[in-house]
Amino acid sequence: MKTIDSLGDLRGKRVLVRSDFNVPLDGTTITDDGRIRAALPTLKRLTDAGARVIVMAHLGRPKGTPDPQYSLAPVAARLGELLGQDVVLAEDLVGPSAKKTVEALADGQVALLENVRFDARETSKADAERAELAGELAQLADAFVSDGFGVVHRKQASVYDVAQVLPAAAGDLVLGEVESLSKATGDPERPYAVVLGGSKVSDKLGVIANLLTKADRLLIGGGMVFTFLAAKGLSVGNSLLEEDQIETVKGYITTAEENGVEIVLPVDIVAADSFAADAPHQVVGADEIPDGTIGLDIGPESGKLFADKLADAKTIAWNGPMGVFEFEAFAAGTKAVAQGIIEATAAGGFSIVGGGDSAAAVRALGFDEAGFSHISTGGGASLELLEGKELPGLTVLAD
Ligand SMILES: Nc1ncnc2c1ncn2[C@@H]1O[C@H](COP(=O)(O)OP(=O)(O)O)[C@@H](O)[C@H]1O
Ligand SMILES: O=C(OP(=O)(O)O)[C@H](O)COP(=O)(O)O
Repeated sequence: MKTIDSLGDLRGKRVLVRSDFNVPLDGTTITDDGRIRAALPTLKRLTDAGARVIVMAHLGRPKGTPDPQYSLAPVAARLGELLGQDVVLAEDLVGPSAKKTVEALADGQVALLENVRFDARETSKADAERAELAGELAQLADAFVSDGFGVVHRKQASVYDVAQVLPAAAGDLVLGEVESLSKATGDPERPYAVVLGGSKVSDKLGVIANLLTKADRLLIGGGMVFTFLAAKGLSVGNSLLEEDQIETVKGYITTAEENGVEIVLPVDIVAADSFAADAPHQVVGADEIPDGTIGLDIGPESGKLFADKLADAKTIAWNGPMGVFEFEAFAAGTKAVAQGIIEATAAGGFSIVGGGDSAAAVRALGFDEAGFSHISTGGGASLELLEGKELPGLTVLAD
């Protein structure tokens, strides 16, 4: 991949950087700033080189129109604190405020553009629409640095199309992530266990087809569980369910049997009366989730089972919390898996934790990050890399 060095002398140059600042928020408070910290080395390198740095990023999944709850204002404030300089937030992406903000930048200063997903062209499936936005972004800058590893699996204007119209390079975070993850992409040491959870169920179900040809064990937790249980004919109450994926999941279960891949499902579930921190809840068998309840964590027996299935693994990839760890009552499953992975790593295994929320969970639950071999800032991105896919945001940076 092209590196920042290939961009030549950057003093006085306007450098557009794509970062992944999709951080967890409680209102306007950032509850984990790991992704902002991970962006600092590249940003400091650029400011030290005298570049005028224009950062763009997304937050959440707004619907292609400005939505104050997804403003990057909290990120601009935190980034400024971490960089030790004011970071001005433009009020738009490519409009008058962005242009004015970029014009006002001095060498070594950093500005942030407002959420790229406030513009519907960013995520458009139509190439021409994304290219149009990329053209407008390109007018703001002289070069492009792609450093949002968590979004390199997205064929979006600020990730993919803009790299085709400006001199482009991979930032240090992207290069470091690809290097660390490459240890598990080629010929992973076996047993190879993949743990999947979280709430982006439809996105992440997609990676399973490929993983069934690579992994030895697939442990399913989090919101993923219920589509699997439904595929086995069980009822899941009001839990997260991708009804249109049930047939696909039945196919995965058959393929897993054919390929000798073990799919490990929870045997018990913490079922709650509502989605709330203080919701009344009970541990039930995975085959007896009461009508009207929501499964918000895997149960204690499942935590033990999962840790057991991880104990002898030599390669482990984990993406997605096992439950709603943000609420203490539903964090035990995630703790059990994190602990199991730490022990397998200490016993000589290679472990990768990927994803904004998974990495945040490791920190929030008090685990030592050094207990894992690599903590990736990307969940979907690291999984797609591990399944052997070509990621558009990386191929576009090829030398
Ligand atoms: N059973 C569940 N029901 C609903 N949400 C869940 C469940 N288990 C986990 N989650 C949620 O999944 C979210 C993280 O999902 P995701 O974005 O896919 O992970 P990551 O950011 O690590 O890739 C967390 O906020 C967590 O609360
Ligand atoms: O949080 C992210 O991905 P992750 O949850 O897979 O780690 C990235 O910022 C990508 O966000 P998206 O999945 O809305 O494109």
